[in-house]
Amino acid sequence: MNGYYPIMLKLEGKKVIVAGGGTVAERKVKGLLETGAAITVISPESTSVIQHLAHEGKIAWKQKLFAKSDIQEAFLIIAATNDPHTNNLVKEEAAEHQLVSIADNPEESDFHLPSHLKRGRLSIAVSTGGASPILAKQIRKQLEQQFDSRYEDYLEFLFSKRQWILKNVEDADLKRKLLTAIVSPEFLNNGDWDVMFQRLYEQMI
Ligand SMILES: C[C@@]1(CC(=O)O)C2=NC(=C\c3[nH]c(c(CCC(=O)O)c3CC(=O)O)Cc3[nH]c(c(CC(=O)O)c3CCC(=O)O)/C=C3\N/C(=C\2)[C@@H](CCC(=O)O)[C@]3(C)CC(=O)O)/[C@H]1CCC(=O)O
Ligand SMILES: NC(=O)c1ccc[n+]([C@@H]2O[C@H](COP(=O)([O-])OP(=O)(O)OC[C@H]3O[C@@H](n4cnc5c(N)ncnc54)[C@H](O)[C@@H]3O)[C@@H](O)[C@H]2O)c1
Repeated sequence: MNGYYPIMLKLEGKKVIVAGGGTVAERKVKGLLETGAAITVISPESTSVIQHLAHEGKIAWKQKLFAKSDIQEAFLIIAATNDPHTNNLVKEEAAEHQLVSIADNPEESDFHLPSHLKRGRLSIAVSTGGASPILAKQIRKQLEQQFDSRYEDYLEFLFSKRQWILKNVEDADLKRKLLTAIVSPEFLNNGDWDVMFQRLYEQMI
């Protein structure tokens, strides 16, 4: 079955458990940090980065082997130990409604992590459904070239102008034309977006 449902999860304040504290767990933790989730790592040993994050209070680290009680009330769980038996146990012990990803068992996972490119408000996720994480990474790198760092500010411009247009332009046709016109290579490449918009607006009204 390959009918995955892509979704952008808001994890702020939600309990996330990562079982395992190695290089894979570290990558998953880094990806979770910006979300504002309450992250707890469960592992007898952990990387220096995980230890540092715990020391800074950005995550919690329980220095112990995984136990069923660790996942109580967790919203999302990542099993990333190097012990396949433990990883599968995490899934078995989780309740039906808890979302579990098993680092070495995509078939039994409730979700896969995509390769992720973020430019401010723009988020692009690439998934190969477990076929090839390396291909997902390569595609992400290609997209990084196409959607370069300018997009971060450009998305902020689009966001604020869209708010302005929705509030100030009543005519539905003009609204649509303005919203479409600001999404163009001419706009992106010019850079002086507010001046361009003002000119465009005056031409259209
Ligand atoms: C995209 C990314 C996101 C992230 O993890 O943040 C991600 N893996 C990344 C990298 C990566 N992973 C692996 C390598 C070494 C090469 C290789 O073996 O292929 C590299 C490359 C590298 O590290 O450079 C090994 C690997 N990965 C999985 C297995 C187990 C298996 O398939 O059975 C094994 C073998 C384990 C072993 O060694 O035994 C499984 C999964 N990895 C996934 C996601 C999910 C499917 C995503 C998809 O298919 O699209 C899934 C199903 C589960 C999950 O969600 O974790 C991230 C790139 C981030 C970026 O963009 O930089
Ligand atoms: N999903 C992915 O992207 C991906 C990529 C590469 C590897 N893997 C798989 O991920 C797993 C972890 O790889 P790694 O390189 O991070 O391993 P690692 O050896 O660096 O780390 C393993 C960690 O698991 C902890 N651990 C072991 N038994 C435990 C238990 N019972 N309870 C809690 N913690 C326990 C160890 O203390 C250690 O911190 C492997 O199974 C590997 O095949 C997945």
